[in-house]
Amino acid sequence: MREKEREMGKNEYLPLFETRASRGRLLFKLYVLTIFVAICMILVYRVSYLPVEGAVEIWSWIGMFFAELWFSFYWFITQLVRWNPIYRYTFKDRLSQRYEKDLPGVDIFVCTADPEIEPPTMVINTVLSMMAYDYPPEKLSVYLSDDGGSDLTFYAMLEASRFSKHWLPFCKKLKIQPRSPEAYFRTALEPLDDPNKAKEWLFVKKLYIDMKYQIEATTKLGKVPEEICKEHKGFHEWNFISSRRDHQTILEILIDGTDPQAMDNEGQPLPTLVYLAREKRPQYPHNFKAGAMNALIRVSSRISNSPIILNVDCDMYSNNSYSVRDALCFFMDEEKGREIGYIQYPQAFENITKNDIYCNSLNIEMEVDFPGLDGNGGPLYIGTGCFHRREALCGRRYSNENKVDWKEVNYRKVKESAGVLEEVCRILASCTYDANTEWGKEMGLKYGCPVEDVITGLSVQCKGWRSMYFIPERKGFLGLAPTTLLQTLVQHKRWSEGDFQILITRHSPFLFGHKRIPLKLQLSYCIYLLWATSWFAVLYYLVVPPLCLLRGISLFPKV
Ligand SMILES: O=c1ccn([C@@H]2O[C@H](COP(=O)(O)OP(=O)(O)O[C@H]3O[C@H](CO)[C@@H](O)[C@H](O)[C@H]3O)[C@@H](O)[C@H]2O)c(=O)[nH]1
Ligand SMILES: [Mn+2]
Repeated sequence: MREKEREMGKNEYLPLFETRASRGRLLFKLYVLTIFVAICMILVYRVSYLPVEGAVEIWSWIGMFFAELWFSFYWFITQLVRWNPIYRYTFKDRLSQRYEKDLPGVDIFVCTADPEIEPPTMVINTVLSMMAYDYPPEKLSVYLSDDGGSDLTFYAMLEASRFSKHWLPFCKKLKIQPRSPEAYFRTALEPLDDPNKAKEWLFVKKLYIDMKYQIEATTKLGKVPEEICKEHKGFHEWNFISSRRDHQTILEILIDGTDPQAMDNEGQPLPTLVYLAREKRPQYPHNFKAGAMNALIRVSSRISNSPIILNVDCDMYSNNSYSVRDALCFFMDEEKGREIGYIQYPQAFENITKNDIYCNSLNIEMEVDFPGLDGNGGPLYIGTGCFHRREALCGRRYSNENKVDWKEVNYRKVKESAGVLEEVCRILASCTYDANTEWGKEMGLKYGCPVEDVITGLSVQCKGWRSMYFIPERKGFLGLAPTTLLQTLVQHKRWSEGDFQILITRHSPFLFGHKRIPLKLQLSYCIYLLWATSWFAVLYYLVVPPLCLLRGISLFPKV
């Protein structure tokens, strides 16, 4: 109401995004109420019909009671999360009208770790889809962190940097979606209406297929041929490398966006493109993805230092070229934007099998739980498809005093040439740089937790920042989910372990978050943090009732 009045009265504040509560909640709440009554009745039944004789009978009955008590508690947490979901909508046209000239720089971090599990062709498809965002290219910088330290990945990146000169103008001219060449050409049909267009289409497609073939052949070979190595000085670095766990920093600015000669084949500027394999030594902990991300934060702070950072896994390409603009509608909103620390997008997958037997699609989490978490105070940070405010990720506390002047933050302080920058940045990515500093503790992503993302997001929220969840109409990012039982188990073991670790350490939402985030958000976190602890109740319920059935002991009411 107040907002409406202001809008009409002064006609100056039109928000860049709006929030709507989900409709039809009354029905849902009534439904929850009926389940609540049923649960109470089960518990009453357990207490009032406790068997009087037979130790096995009594103890199995008591076990059932505790398992059901646990399930009831978990059910309560789940309903709390789902009680008031909210949805966000953006106004990109208003963003362009007001800020087109002052749009801030955006740094995009892509992480990869193993050229065998994460093939170079997949990695560069993700990178290309990020470079092709519908956004002023001179304001985009894409960084690839290669923890695999692989010359195959480096070679693929070099090829991608060349191909991007054709790919980017092609995407923009034909306004295509998605902008991962592999995903696009897999389904797209040649445009038949205009022969010129068709010619270009076929040309770019052939370029892509040739590049893909070359990269795949090299990957199969396992090493980059001599004659290709001569093409770029970067390959020399691999002359000194014996193992992927023991090597110096390799940093190459493949495209320097500030260089006036870095142009696509239509004379438009290109985004900056950086390859980084941080230094690794066996005697120093590398801290997995968190270590990689922190090295990227430091290196990018010297090269582009954009106030907004997007982080994706290398198996998650951009499926929607407007995601950056959508995210900025939140950060740049004059009224509510200042307090936003990060914007999380849903994780969606393109390789879900028909029956999804291992339940990897995460649909319930992404479509039901996360809008609810947003309503309760802010979604978790889940490692990919997330836009961060650099200062929040670097550990700064929220303060409403200093307003951001987007013109000011756009000013690039660095004027060094690419060569000088590469030298300086090598030190920032060295394996000793973090030691005895706040990196991994108060700054950047936190070390020592298998789910570095969740614990980092919680810490950002505890420092006063708000997080928001945004489901765009067209999916923002598409990735690969585990496909085998083994992969699924490994992933779930890591998630459960990491989440449980957060619960019982001093970083738990109840200790760390006490008085810093709302109580309902602290409780909402438990929907995931308590995942592992359900094992007892679940196992009990699976094993004991069938055994009792065999012995003729009845645990349920007779009908
Ligand atoms: O030492 C490492 C290990 C992993 N990664 C990268 O981290 C990402 C995620 O690793 P992955 O093994 O694929 O884990 P998932 O279980 O698929 O990842 C989910 O869960 C992780 C932990 O919560 C999050 O970090 C991820 O973003 C999220 O997609 C990938 O891009 C890896 O290349 C590194 O950069 N360095
Ligand atoms: Mn993954």
